[in-house]
Amino acid sequence: MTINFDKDATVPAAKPWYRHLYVQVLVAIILGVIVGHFWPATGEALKPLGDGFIKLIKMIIAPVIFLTIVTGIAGMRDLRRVGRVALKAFAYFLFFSTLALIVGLVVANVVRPGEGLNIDPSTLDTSQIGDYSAQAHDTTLTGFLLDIIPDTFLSALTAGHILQTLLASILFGIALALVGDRGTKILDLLNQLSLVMFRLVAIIMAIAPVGAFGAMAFTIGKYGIGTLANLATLVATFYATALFFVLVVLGTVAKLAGFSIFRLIAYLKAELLLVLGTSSSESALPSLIEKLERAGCPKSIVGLVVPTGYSFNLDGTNIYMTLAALFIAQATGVHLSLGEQLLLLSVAMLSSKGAAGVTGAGFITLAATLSIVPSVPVAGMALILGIDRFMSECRSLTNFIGNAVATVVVTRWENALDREQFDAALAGELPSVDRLDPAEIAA
Ligand SMILES: O=C(O)C[C@H](O)C(=O)O
Repeated sequence: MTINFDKDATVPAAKPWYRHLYVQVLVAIILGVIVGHFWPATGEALKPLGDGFIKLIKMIIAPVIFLTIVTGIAGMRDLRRVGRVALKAFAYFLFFSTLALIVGLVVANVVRPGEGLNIDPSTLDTSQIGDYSAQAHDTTLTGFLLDIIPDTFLSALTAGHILQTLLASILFGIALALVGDRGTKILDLLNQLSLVMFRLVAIIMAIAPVGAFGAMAFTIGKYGIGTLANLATLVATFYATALFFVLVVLGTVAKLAGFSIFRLIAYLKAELLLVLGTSSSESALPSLIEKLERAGCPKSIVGLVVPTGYSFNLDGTNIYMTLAALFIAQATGVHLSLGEQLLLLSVAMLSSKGAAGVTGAGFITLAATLSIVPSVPVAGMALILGIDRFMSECRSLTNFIGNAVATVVVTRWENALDREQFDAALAGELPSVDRLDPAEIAA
């Protein structure tokens, strides 16, 4: 069964401006900043609103990934194509995530945001860094690979580990495809379940403004805009580099693939605002899957590329890792030779894979990297802990855009993009999946 978008259907009547999700999320973020700034204690107390929303999203991530991948692969039935898409996606991820690490490294060497701070690491309060280092996952290749295999098939759907969910879903999808016609009933059932799940995504997204409001009020209430001033050069350098990466690097890739990054960003504006509010790219993962499908990318490709990209293609996290590591080295007066910088880069290439799209994940990954690279003092991370939430906003936004671009590019590379549907969706002319009448869903 495929979802049949009727391209000739009349465009739904325009909604009043205040009913657009992006307007609601934007207003919520502004209100959150105001509350957090003027009433910090209230702002901090609103944390459960953001946390609750993220929990709701996390609740549906595994079923959304499972259903998208299984129906995508089993519906396609061409297993060679699954392998080809995976290869293309990994080639893309490897190239662009390494490029992001290199961009961070080069910018840190040119701008030198930590120079002149002359900080003695032994004077820093490192009491909280231990918590983060302890959370850092196993960074050996074998440990990483073994970690992708779930304990049980069911735990792959309940443990909240995206790569485990992905592995179980791909295997199940392949098995269902191999069963052929005898599996049609199960495939139909999973397709129906998919519709229910995306309706659930729409229901949860309706309260996204509440989550964004609570998370923003907490961020500003707890950390205060003032904390940014102390490390203004680092923060500004990171934001400018990420902007350069998105507009110039990804913008060029998008252009080569035949689409405009600005139009894609405009299409995903509600999700981007939500990511900004919650500083978690995962908060918009289910919605990204739905929107890319609606924009003419086949489920089989969206289902494979988006969740894998959330672990292997974190452009924002990668730029941050090399930039922040060099900042710490510069601030603490450690000179890193080219060889040491290359060692840092190669460790980061591995440790950044498997980072998560939740707030603070990039900080933990940096802790893991620095604990392996002996030349940069891990204690220096205490310097940037206070501003991490603001760095996290930029990491998550860049990660999110990076994965949206990756999916459309891989789809184009496969010659699988429904161009008419893509243009219509980006122009706001297609009804959303959940608003389709059942009669429009073709068996
Ligand atoms: O959400 C993400 O993609 C990254 C995260 O916000 C982080 O803090 O590293």
